[in-house]
Amino acid sequence: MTSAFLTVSDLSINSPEKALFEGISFQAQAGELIAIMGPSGIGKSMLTRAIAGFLPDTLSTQGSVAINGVEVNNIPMIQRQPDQRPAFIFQDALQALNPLVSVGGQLTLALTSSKTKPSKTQKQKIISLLEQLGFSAPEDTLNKLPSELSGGQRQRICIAIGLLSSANIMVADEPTSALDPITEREILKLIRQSVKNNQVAGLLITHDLHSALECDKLLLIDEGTMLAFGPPKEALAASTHQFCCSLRDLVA
Ligand SMILES: Nc1ncnc2c1ncn2[C@@H]1O[C@H](COP(=O)(O)OP(=O)(O)OP(=O)(O)O)[C@@H](O)[C@H]1O
Repeated sequence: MTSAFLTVSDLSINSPEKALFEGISFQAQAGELIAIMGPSGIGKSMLTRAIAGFLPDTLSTQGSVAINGVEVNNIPMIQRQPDQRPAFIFQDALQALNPLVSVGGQLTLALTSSKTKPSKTQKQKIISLLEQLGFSAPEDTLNKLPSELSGGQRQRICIAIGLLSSANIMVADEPTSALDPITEREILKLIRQSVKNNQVAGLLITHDLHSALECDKLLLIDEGTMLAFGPPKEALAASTHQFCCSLRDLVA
């Protein structure tokens, strides 16, 4: 059996007032995309932020987060080795992009980790990805500032940044929430392919059951703890909790 690339063991997150949740344990192998589902406000984003090492100061964690066997829980992202820093695709594209840097500049930085001009091959890789993400004039898009793009286009640029990054873990927090359903399906396919081809571990927060069913595993959380983890259909069947029952009704 291959060792898990990301291993979360008995993780709890607490605010001064309450425990957000406790007892979260799951693993992600390289090449696996894990869907995370749970009711709104339950703590899905905070869970991925705890894994990535950038929780708000008001929250603290206990338990273990190991990336490739190295314990990183409570080590802020900025202090981690580069291979222990996940790439993030945020829900809120406007906040995630630098308003003062061109789209091309931000994509180049994601691909090369430097601000220098990309090589011809690197530029071609960026353009080809933008085409896959539905941009009809990618060369023009590269010269634009984020403010010159629509909300959906900005979100697709955030997805491109995540896909170009060389991080070993990719976290996508409701990455397709501002997109139409057809684009959404195409983009989820791209994320799945990217996770497989680059052999990274992917975490996808989603409210869409059909997207979750297409992932390798599903982590279900509610009421401060995990309900189930495993291949999506098995995870759904494993709990009698109301949230899981409601989801099961949708697939029945
Ligand atoms: N900066 C913060 N300090 C303390 N608690 C916070 C902070 N930000 C969010 N929270 C709390 O964390 C809880 C979980 O928020 P989170 O955004 O992780 O939920 P979520 O499950 O991702 O929600 P959604 O599905 O609506 O995006 C919220 O109830 C909120 O009160």
